[in-house]
Amino acid sequence: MFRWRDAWRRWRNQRLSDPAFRERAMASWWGRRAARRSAARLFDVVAGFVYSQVLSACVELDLFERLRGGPVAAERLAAETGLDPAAMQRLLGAGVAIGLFEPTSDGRLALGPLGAPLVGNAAVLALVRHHGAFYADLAEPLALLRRAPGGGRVAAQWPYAGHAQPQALDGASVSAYTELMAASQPLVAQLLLDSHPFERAQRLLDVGGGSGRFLMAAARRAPGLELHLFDLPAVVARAAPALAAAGLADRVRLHGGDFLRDPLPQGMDTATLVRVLHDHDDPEALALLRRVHAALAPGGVLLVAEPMAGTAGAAGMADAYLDLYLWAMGQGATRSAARIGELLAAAGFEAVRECPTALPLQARVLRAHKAGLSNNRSEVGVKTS
Ligand SMILES: CC(C)=CCC/C(C)=C/CC/C(C)=C/C=C/C(C)=C/C=C/C=C(C)/C=C/C=C(C)/C=C/C=C(C)/C=C/CC(C)(C)O
Ligand SMILES: C[S@@+](CC[C@H](N)C(=O)[O-])C[C@H]1O[C@@H](n2cnc3c(N)ncnc32)[C@H](O)[C@@H]1O
Repeated sequence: MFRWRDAWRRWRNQRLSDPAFRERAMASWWGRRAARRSAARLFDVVAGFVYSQVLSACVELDLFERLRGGPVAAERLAAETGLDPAAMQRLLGAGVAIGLFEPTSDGRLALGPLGAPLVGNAAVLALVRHHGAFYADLAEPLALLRRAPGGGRVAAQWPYAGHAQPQALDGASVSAYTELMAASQPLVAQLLLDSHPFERAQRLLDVGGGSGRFLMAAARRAPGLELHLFDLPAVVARAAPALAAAGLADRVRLHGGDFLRDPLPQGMDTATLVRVLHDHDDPEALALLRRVHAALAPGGVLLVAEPMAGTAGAAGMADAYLDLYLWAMGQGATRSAARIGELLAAAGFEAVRECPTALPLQARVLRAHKAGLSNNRSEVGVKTS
């Protein structure tokens, strides 16, 4: 079958990859305009690592917090952080160029349009701080890709990946990733809670729910909801004091174990998998979905929330960043909504729908039902395929 898109791509690539065409194009005003745009986009790809490291240095020096109250002179920032004034000027100049800062009319530094949203944004700041491990693994990208997935610094941060007995992990092994997930959970919790009417549910099980941050947010949203947390024993042990501090010790029941082998609490009308499914290769992901299906009451609903491949306008997140991240971690992959839908159907779920979220880059949500009667069924949402 003749496909216009393929024909257009062939024609375009023949021209763009021809140095003589590029030279001729630069002679016309429209060609120069297209070349400038294309060069700028390509340069951002070339220099992406530099931009990330500029951001990382600014986060380490706490520059966004330091500018929260208003513009500050570069010399003062240098004195406060102990950085040489010339080095600080270099860093701030780079930050201005990528939108983190802006110079004021009197020559001081203010937050820029991309720096201002980082103020008080503990979630993104924690993820940026954690990037050292990922970028260390990516310093030699072909070495990373040529060896079997995992084996580097990212993998060391996620000890359950590739572990034969993850339920035996101790507190020290799970603390760093559990803290990171807790700090970044607000990015996702709000999106999920806004995408589905949790206040209509009665018993909610968060599978792989970390230290319970999502359940804390769900408890605030739906005061009548009974809450259950399932995670590895060492993770659940970390959840207990956090839940007690939030006044939820009596409301959240804790279940420690391996969700691929140990019994899940039965009879829930709602279950959630938040940033969990993409951690696992297909056989384990399918086994997990089957186990959640078996644990749900008839008519129960499962919500899968994570970044998904093929997200329009946000392909960089799931398809470039997170998929490579999971390779470095040693298992799992990002999947499209359609592929997750196939796994859900293979696990016995029906009526799979996407519930739109405000920031699909951060998380999309798929809702799926177990057959049977329930008052939990809602027709909100759109089909995934
Ligand atoms: C006032 C004027 C002039 C105009 C106003 C215009 C206006 C209304 C603007 C909007 C302002 C606004 C609301 C800004 C919002 C900005 C937001 C929401 C920014 C969000 C950024 C999110 C980022 C950068 C997210 C990054 C996420 C990362 C890096 C995630 C990493 C995840 C990892 C490593 C997960 C690991 C878990 C594993 C192992 C995969 O399971
Ligand atoms: C990426 S974290 C997501 C945590 C949380 N849902 C969130 O979004 O913040 C994945 C979680 O799955 C848990 N997990 C991984 N493998 C597990 C297993 N076999 N059994 C139980 N929990 C597991 C981890 O301990 C971790 O808390």
